[in-house]
Amino acid sequence: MVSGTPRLAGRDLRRTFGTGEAQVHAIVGVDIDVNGGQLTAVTGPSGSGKTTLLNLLGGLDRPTSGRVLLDGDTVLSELSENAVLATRRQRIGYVFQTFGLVPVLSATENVEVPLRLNGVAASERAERVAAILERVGLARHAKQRPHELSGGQQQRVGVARALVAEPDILIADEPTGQLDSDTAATIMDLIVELTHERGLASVISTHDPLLMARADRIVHLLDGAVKA
Ligand SMILES: Nc1ncnc2c1ncn2[C@@H]1O[C@H](COP(=O)(O)OP(=O)(O)OP(=O)(O)O)[C@@H](O)[C@H]1O
Repeated sequence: MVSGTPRLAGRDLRRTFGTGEAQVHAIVGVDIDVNGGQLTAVTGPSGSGKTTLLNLLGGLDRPTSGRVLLDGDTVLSELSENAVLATRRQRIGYVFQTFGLVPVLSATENVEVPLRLNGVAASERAERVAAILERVGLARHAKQRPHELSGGQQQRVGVARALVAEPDILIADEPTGQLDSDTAATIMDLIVELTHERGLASVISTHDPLLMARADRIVHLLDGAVKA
């Protein structure tokens, strides 16, 4: 990768849903750069296209036109399904608003899932899961299931799961949307710290002005376009 090239970028991204009168132009020509070691916050009113944009950048959806670039040269949005899946497993961690934890699994077992998918051996899995749970402050809660944890603790499990396979890109759609404001601030601080510590190219969406102020860059969306 040429230095100065954004690790993740969108170029003239457009995403249209539906056809005819039901057509919705959710994203209408967005350019965005996300650099390693930086947290970019995507903000905007409800329906402005934040989730749609994050799904495009994270390879969870494909643009109607335009491109998603990795390292300036790999066109994520034009790779085969299998290649997208492999790239997601190796390079991208996801954090969800509703945590997305498996209720019958302990914190440890939830965090272990991506390593199992990547075929990491049991002893190495145990080591890596313990280390990341320690880093997010949950070492003492490793055996607990989601319903035995607070919302903030559940989201810490979510962050640990997103990062255990050592991705270099983090996508977090409203990661604090279900949390009270103090807990939201601590989760946001954790995401900021990990972004800087691990050199992640991180993109989060948020409605909260206090949280967006902690980001390195802010992108305001309005009606699917970047507002100057
Ligand atoms: N699968 C879909 N089919 C049809 N329309 C969709 C689909 N996904 C999103 N949309 C529409 O695209 C627009 C942008 O939606 P999106 O969820 O990206 O906005 P958002 O900014 O994330 O909103 P919120 O803050 O409420 O989560 C909305 O008008 C939405 O109804």
